[in-house]
Amino acid sequence: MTSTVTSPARTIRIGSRKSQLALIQTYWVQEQLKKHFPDREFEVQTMSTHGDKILDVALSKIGDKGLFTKELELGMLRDEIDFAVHSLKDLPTRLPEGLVLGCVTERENPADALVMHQKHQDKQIETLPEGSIIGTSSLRRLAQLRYHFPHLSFKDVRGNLNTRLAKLDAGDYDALILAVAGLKRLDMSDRIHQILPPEISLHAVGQGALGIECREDDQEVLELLNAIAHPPTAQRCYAERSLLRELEGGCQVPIGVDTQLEGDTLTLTAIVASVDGQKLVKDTIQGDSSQAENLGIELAQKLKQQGAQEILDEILAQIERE
Ligand SMILES: NCc1[nH]cc(CCC(=O)O)c1CC(=O)O
Repeated sequence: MTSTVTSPARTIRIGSRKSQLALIQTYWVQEQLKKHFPDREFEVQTMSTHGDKILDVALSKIGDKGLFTKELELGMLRDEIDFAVHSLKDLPTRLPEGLVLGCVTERENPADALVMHQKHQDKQIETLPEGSIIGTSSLRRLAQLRYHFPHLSFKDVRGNLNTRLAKLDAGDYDALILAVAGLKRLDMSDRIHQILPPEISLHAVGQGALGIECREDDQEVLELLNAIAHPPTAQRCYAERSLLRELEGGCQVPIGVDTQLEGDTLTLTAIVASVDGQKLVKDTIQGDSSQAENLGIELAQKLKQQGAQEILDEILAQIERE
């Protein structure tokens, strides 16, 4: 008699940053996979990333490309972990050779939120007094808010969410701008004072979605990830990421987006703004969602023709002078 020997299925090793938000997101992914594949083992391995270690430097000065992902990517290439869970907006648009965006999960509300100091509870961003200090470390938020509210002041803020909120409560800022998604996932929805509408702030590319990165040739992991993918979110995010890839040319630039998917029709709106809040170029494109990436590229080209190229060149020149 011949016996069939089946080797036990391998344990899937999930890589994560150590921050509270990263862990919540990673455990959520682990939970979803366990539900779909109750017979499989999924374990979490944490790593600190460069971006977690340098909390004293303004992100806009160093550029944030790959800052939160590099260590995890090395872990995958060295076969120490099988995939990594990222906030999609922290994942660079170009991935290292051998790695791919294996899946995009369903998006939380992608908007930005205003978190107000107690003393301004009766106000909105439109009614904050002149000189009020808004905490943000994002050039995108800074540029758009300066454009709409030139009477407000802006100050960099770093650290994890709890640190930032403590600085706000201590009176270092009148308000902070933070992602709705992060606050919700950390169970701090009660701190959301006002959700900024797209007319005031277009969100970051990929904001509110999780992106899972894995080895390109790992069919088994790709199949597992497929079970927790959310295709409508993915299509929106592919369009957003392709727009950003076409616009960025190697520097951190203030780009905001908004996408809507109705049936098969994808609508992508984007702005490119100058950091001083003086210039803002905005346009929209609509097409079939199967053409998501092409729509992103096309809109990027339209924006460049309308002045975005000058804004990008200026930012590059500025960075070279520093
Ligand atoms: N830039 C940091 C960052 N990366 C991901 C989130 C949470 C929101 C998300 O998942 O898009 C945040 C915080 C913020 O922007 O307020």
